[in-house]
Amino acid sequence: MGGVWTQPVVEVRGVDVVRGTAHLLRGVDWTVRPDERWVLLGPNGAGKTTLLQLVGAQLHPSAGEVSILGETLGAVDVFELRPRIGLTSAALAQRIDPAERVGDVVVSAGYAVVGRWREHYDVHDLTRAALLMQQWGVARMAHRPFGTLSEGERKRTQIARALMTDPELLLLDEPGAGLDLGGREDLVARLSDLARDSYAPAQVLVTHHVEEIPPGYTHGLLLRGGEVVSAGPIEEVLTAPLLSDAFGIRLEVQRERGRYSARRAA
Ligand SMILES: Nc1ncnc2c1ncn2[C@@H]1O[C@H](COP(=O)(O)OP(=O)(O)OP(=O)(O)O)[C@@H](O)[C@H]1O
Repeated sequence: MGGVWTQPVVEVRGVDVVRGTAHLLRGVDWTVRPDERWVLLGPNGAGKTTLLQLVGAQLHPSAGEVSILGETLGAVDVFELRPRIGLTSAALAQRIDPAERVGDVVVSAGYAVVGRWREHYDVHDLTRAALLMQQWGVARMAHRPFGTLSEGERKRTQIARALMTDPELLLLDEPGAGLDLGGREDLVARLSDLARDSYAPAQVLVTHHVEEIPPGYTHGLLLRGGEVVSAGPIEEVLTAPLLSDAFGIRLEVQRERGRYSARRAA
């Protein structure tokens, strides 16, 4: 797996993020390589979104160093870096105009920031957008306003948009949130295909639920109170003792055909 880029995609060294007296992240070390697919897990308030924002070049560390795609935060123009990173999150989704057509939501990513409007797109971009909408099951609704889509369709549209710029790093903040069972299973299957695609970018997915981890994800990072509980190959990290530690509750964990489930230990 992996493309021409063999250096780490992300390097986080000794990072703190501090707001007032609160440590959102403390002493975080983390390396992501191009062929890796990471799941970030942890309870509410653990710092998952903060860590994702750091590696999405949306936030600077208070201390320590963050390198993304070979560039160090603080020494690079983030506006040049951001198009190389695909990001989906509820916060970004809220910034999409509900009246904008799905096809435009996807293709406009190629023309930079959210909401930037353009009358004409290149044929190459339109072809790529059509292909991505096909892959993510939203081609049928290309002409519909984004606001009329179901939550699952919106999530898939956002992922197609995030992939539009052919990013080297894809960051997915809780893509399964708010989906019904069918929607979740459909998304997990599509994300699993993407995880196993050797031409796909490095991927980082934030979730609260081990059931949402797509088969093919290779690594896990557990956060609790802004600190890393464990990070490494997924089968070494998603164990009952480590998950229990991260969530502060005694858990049983099962893995069957690449899917995880967890519940309170008897
Ligand atoms: N500006 C701020 N000042 C103080 N505390 C903050 C600030 N921003 C975020 N926090 C706190 O930092 C902690 C980490 O937040 P973050 O959103 O990264 O957690 P999370 O793991 O993504 O949580 P969730 O699972 O609930 O989305 C939370 O306790 C949050 O309340």
